[in-house]
Amino acid sequence: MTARVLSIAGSDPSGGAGIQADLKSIAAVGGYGMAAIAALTAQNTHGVRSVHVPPAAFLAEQLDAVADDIEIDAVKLGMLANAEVIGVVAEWLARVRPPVVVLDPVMVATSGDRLLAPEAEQAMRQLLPLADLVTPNLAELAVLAGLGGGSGDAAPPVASTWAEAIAQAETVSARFGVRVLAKGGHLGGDTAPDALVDAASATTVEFPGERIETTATHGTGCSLSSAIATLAAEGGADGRAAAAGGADGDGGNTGERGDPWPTAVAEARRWLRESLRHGEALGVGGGHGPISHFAGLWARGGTRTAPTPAEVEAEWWASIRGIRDDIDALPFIRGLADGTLAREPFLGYLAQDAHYLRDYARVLAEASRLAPDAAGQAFWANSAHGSIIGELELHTGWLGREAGTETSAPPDATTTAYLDHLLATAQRGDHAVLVAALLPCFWIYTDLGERLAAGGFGEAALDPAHPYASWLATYADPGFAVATREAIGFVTRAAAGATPEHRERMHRAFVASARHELAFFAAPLAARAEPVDGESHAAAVTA
Ligand SMILES: Nc1ncnc2c1ncn2[C@@H]1O[C@H](COP(=O)(O)OP(=O)(O)OP(=O)(O)O)[C@@H](O)[C@H]1O
Ligand SMILES: Cc1ncc(COP(=O)(O)O)c(N)n1
Repeated sequence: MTARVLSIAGSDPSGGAGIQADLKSIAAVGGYGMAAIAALTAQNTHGVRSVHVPPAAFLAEQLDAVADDIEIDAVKLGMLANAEVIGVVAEWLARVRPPVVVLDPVMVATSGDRLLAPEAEQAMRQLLPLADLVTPNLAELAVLAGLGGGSGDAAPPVASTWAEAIAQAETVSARFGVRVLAKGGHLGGDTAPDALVDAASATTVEFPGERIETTATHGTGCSLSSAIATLAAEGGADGRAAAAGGADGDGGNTGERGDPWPTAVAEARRWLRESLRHGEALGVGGGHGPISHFAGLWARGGTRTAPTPAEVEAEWWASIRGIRDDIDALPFIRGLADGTLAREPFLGYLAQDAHYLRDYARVLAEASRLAPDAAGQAFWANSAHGSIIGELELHTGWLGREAGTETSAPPDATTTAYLDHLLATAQRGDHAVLVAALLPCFWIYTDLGERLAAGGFGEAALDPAHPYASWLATYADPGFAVATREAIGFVTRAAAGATPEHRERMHRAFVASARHELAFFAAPLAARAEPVDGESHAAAVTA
């Protein structure tokens, strides 16, 4: 499932924090990101210059526009700027009740600039019970711990030890019935631990971690909370189900699949830490730069596009255009089409074809053995069967009737080279590369057969009295065309799903086989022509 995640937060035009960081984070961990902008900042990696808060009523319109149309799997709350905005968001959440709500109670930026009006801190009390998880940094945690039942409660000092931070998180969790992720990013020292505290189930899950030496920490809190919201939704967290069946007293999210929250936090932290390590390499800004949200994806090939099977088909067919044109121009093909081809080279060709089909069948059987699924296994086995039948028919038909020296000739150098290519490819054991090597035999023959039968090489090929009419009919056989379409489908689907490197190896095997096809069609007359007039067809053979 792709989680549809809505961020309600502030804009950071430098792209490292706020809405911009949220959308990147949601996408980086596999979600579909949406964003309703609650406030705009003028900021960069050095700090916030000013803040503009559009009318809260307009935020309400944004939220309704999204909710009226789109099923929202998770909401992440970031910079909400003031009490009026918080009120609008609280009212909307209470009405819409998204399954997952993660609240990053943004109050003060890393740079020290205020992002929430001080008088709005009390308004956070409305939001906390509507959230499934709140992710304060140490300063924000102290503020939340000071939001008591009555007014005028003083906030405790900002925690200076990890034990104090966890104690404050327990207070907040118990008082507001919300999970708390206490973050140790601001503690100092060599470690950057986080802890997931849930008073309802009396559990605290610690996430230890070495501090990463980097200046690129702008927007870590925004990024982490968005990633957790996305992963929690994908992991099946559902605060709404918890509320509905809430009597179980564990917050409701410990279903059969286990509690998705620790899993989501652990995965989000792994992603965040990889992104933190690559932040400085982005070279963005002279202050605290952003993390590199897509570093892991880029490192693992995520920036490359994948072609569709249809695109692979068009590209591969075009890539052997020159080889196909050379085949069309061969005297053997021309003579076959107009019936002027002498019987001897034709029978010599068929004898080689019989040798070819016997081993081709063996290689097809190997493709069946290596196939990743039953459909492929059946198709290639069936093709192996068809290839053997084809060979046997040559012996009972053309070659049986015309027994002579040519028909009993051993495999020549061209046939041997083609088969060695196929047998070696089979031996390497890569199914996708192997079927790419097997494809030209299907594709080029079907294409030739259909064009011969349609008069593409002249009307003579359509004459029932054509000397090789029965042979021409074999290759124009509709059953063979169907098999060829299936083979193209198997190969191009495998190529579309392969890595670029793997696809390239498949393509090379495909082109190599196409060259062997050309040599195979050229060989009967090349061998014959030399002693007669000394003219060499070597160019065609090696083209
Ligand atoms: N240098 C670091 N090395 C490893 N992890 C870090 C580092 N700095 C922050 N983190 C992690 O980043 C996340 C955000 O933590 P932090 O305490 O900085 O929150 P924050 O102040 O809300 O973030 P922000 O920088 O967006 O304001 C936490 O998981 C924290 O452990
Ligand atoms: C719009 C917006 N939202 C949140 C933050 C907090 O992020 P940080 O503390 O890393 O500056 C920010 N700077 N800007």
